[in-house]
Amino acid sequence: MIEINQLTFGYTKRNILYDALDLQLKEGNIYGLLGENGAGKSTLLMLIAGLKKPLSGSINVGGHEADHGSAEFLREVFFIPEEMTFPNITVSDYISVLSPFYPKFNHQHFIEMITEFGLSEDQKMNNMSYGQKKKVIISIGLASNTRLLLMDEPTNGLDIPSKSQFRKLVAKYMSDDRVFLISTHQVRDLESLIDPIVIVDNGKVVFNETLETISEKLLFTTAEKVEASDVIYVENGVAEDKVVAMNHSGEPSRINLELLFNAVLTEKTKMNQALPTQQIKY
Ligand SMILES: Nc1ncnc2c1ncn2[C@@H]1O[C@H](COP(=O)(O)OP(=O)(O)OP(=O)(O)O)[C@@H](O)[C@H]1O
Repeated sequence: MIEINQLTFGYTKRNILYDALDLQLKEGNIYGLLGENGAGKSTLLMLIAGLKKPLSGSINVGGHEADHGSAEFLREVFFIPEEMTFPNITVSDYISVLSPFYPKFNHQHFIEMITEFGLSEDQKMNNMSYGQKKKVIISIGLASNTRLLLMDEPTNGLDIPSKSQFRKLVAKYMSDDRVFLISTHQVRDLESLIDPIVIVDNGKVVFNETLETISEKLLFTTAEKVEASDVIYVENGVAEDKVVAMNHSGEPSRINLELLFNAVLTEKTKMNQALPTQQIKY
């Protein structure tokens, strides 16, 4: 549904951030977009949202090119940025202005969500805290029913109970015809929600795999529980050494996303061997 082909982009032509990047995202999935600081996660979300123009290559969302800005494209894409500015009006007035752009916007779902987050439509947007504004924009994004919902670090600024409400609402409003792409450093906030996992590094997608495959092919355990020859990546801990190892049994293993992320970026060749279906491109 989202096809990125040979995408090349840099903020300047001399400093290329993405070089011939390919990525496909399919409906019914909540993709987790991971990468180190400066890897280009926010930029990729902005490119897919049509807010930046590629130097070359294409980004196609449901048959519409992202950088053409057609009405058909815009009504199917909602982008929740990390930083937001709002007019000094009530939530209700803001919805009146915004919702006509999203024909499938569900007002009842929106009210349910902000109520769950402890907010009301009568509150002025500018009198809200950062976390409260975030809750409003997340609720708008989910209620918009766009086929593509892009979220940049959505759990930043949310308190602990709100993070679990966020997970619950995202799972509730995901559907077979929607794609959610969520960039995050807070992998623990999104554990058991994001699947597949996409990792960007050095201008490429270096990992794009489902949790099912990861847990079948890899073991996330401690050093003493596996043969040394099966170890792919070791992280020295205070009490014990955590490892990513080959999973020969095929029995699903509980995934540690932080360990996976570090293993992908540190042990490229071994990770490639362990996940042969995975095309890690360098
Ligand atoms: N407006 C801009 N002009 C020039 N360079 C930029 C601009 N915005 C971002 N960059 C650069 O592009 C690169 C990617 O930035 P981006 O914000 O997309 O990364 P990120 O993966 O989202 O980072 P973080 O995890 O720190 O939020 C960085 O090297 C950054 O310095």
